[in-house]
Amino acid sequence: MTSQALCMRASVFITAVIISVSAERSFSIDYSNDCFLKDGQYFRYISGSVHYFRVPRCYWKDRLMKMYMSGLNAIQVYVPWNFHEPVQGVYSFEGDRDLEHFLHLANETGLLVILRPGPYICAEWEMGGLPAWLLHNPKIILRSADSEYMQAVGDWLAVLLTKMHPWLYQNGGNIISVQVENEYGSYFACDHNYMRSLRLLFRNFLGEDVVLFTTDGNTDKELACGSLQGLYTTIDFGTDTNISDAFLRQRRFEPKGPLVNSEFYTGWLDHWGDNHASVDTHKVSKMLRDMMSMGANVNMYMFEGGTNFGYWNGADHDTRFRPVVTSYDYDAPLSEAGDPTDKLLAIRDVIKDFRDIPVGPMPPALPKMAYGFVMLQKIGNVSDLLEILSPQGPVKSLKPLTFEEIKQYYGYVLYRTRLPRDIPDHTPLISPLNGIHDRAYISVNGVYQGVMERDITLVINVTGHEGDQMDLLVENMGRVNFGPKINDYKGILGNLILGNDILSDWMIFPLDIDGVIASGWPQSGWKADSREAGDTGPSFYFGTLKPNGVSRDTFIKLPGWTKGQVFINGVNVGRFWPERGPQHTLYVPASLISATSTNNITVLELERAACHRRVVFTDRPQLDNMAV
Ligand SMILES: CCCCNC(=S)N1C[C@H](O)[C@@H](O)[C@@H](O)[C@H]1CO
Repeated sequence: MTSQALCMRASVFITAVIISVSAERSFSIDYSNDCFLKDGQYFRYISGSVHYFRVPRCYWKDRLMKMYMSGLNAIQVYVPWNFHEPVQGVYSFEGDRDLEHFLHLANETGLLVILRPGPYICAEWEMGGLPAWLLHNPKIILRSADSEYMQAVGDWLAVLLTKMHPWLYQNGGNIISVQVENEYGSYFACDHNYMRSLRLLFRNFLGEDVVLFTTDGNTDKELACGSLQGLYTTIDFGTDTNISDAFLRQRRFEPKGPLVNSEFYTGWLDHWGDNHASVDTHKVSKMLRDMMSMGANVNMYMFEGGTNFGYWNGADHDTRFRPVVTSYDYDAPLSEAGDPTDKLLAIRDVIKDFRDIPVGPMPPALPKMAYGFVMLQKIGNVSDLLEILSPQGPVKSLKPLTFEEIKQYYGYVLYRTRLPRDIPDHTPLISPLNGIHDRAYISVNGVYQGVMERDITLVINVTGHEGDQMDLLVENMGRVNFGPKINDYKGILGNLILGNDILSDWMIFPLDIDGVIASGWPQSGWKADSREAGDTGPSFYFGTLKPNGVSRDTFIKLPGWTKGQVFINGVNVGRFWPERGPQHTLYVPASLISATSTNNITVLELERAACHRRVVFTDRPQLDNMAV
């Protein structure tokens, strides 16, 4: 055979290989047949939302396996910007933030990924995923073409999307589509230039052949403001919706292409003070069957909810500020602790009528341990521990400064001033601008006076003498994550008035509670507060859970306590508020419990401690109105 013939044959072979390889990896929209194509073949996804940032890394594989065994072929994942860029220009993708490891686990489990990088994600997450340092400029217009906002967005997406590019399905990864923004049509700005700028950024970093889409609620206005040419329009709705009407609405924006419900609500979120939200299993399974019978692509929001550890919960603000609870159980098919529920089994029974589901048993619920009671002892009042909690000392200011102004974004700040005159009678302390964001715990000379609360308690009566020290410990309960008030400044906004005086000459103490406790305090140098000081006002309590040779998932319950924060072996597991409910236990994953060493339990109680000073580790969760 001549060399030319050999070359021809080789080039034909190489071309065939290239075509076959490139033909093997493609994901696109087939507008002629109203469907997705994966590798040129018809593809319909049945997906579930899971948030890696709400599940400990050691449990990612467990949750993904259960989702795969439920019959899903894809998962939907948000990426919270503030979780990965806590300080502007400083990025974190390790440990519980290792997004690429999560994608790898999904890939090895056989799950495709629908990525939702925002930059805004909503999700009942602090400020909808936007970093609070954006608020340095009070004039910034979030989620708009505002130049300062877009500069920060561009810097962030350059880091994130560059990491995601190799993970696209056509590049050998498992990401089949990427959402731009999140329900933008629900936001007042309706700034199409913003969405055009995002489209350009996503195309620059991800290329021309990735499927980019938007998701909006089921109204014409939302879809009109949230959709954009070049981004496939999808819709979201729950069990209280007429499916045909909803998909007809989607068709008005996408006359051809696949039907997609990007958020089919399997449950719902809980605010402090609500009853635990739940959605009927039969309604969910029947509506899922109806949508699948129509050939629709469905993502179930949530399939695994998880937990708002630390200070990460968001808030809603309709008629008033409504912070979301620590549990993101969501009444989802997998419980907060990853336990398969009857809802999951019902969903699997539907899916198996439309696709082959994996053979084999559903991985069972992980074992739980009731470790029993732990006695706590008082360490001291927050006001008396400032040398430890605020080592760099206070910021001094004539007027109160916000958390953002002193560059502390989460948790608690202590505001201290002195009474300008004798006030023998109860005198009103007022926040005229409803400026307590969000709760203030007030003491005068160490005597607890009570609480002021955003939108609820704007006035409190205090007494004291001229020169007495007045402390307000102010709590950030989580920034608004939905609607026009996401630029949610925290701390004391504006001045406070006591009687006829504007209070001034403030000392403002940033508190590094998490850093101090994570460093081992109070165990090192720990001593009980032997004074007969009352059990009221912001105080720390400490106790130890003796190891019993077993490390298991558990739930801590604080009956008789009021409101505060729990730290287990230095890790902030979240907020408790049994006085308000509906959540009465906090999920403690086994990874936080030592089987062999003494476990340190630190409780920050903000109002009134339980007289018995006991907490209890139980083997089941308690969310009011939840069958346990
Ligand atoms: C009470 C208002 C809730 C607004 N959020 C809505 S509609 N949702 C849509 C939003 O896209 C998603 O991130 C979640 O926030 C979900 C509720 O779980």
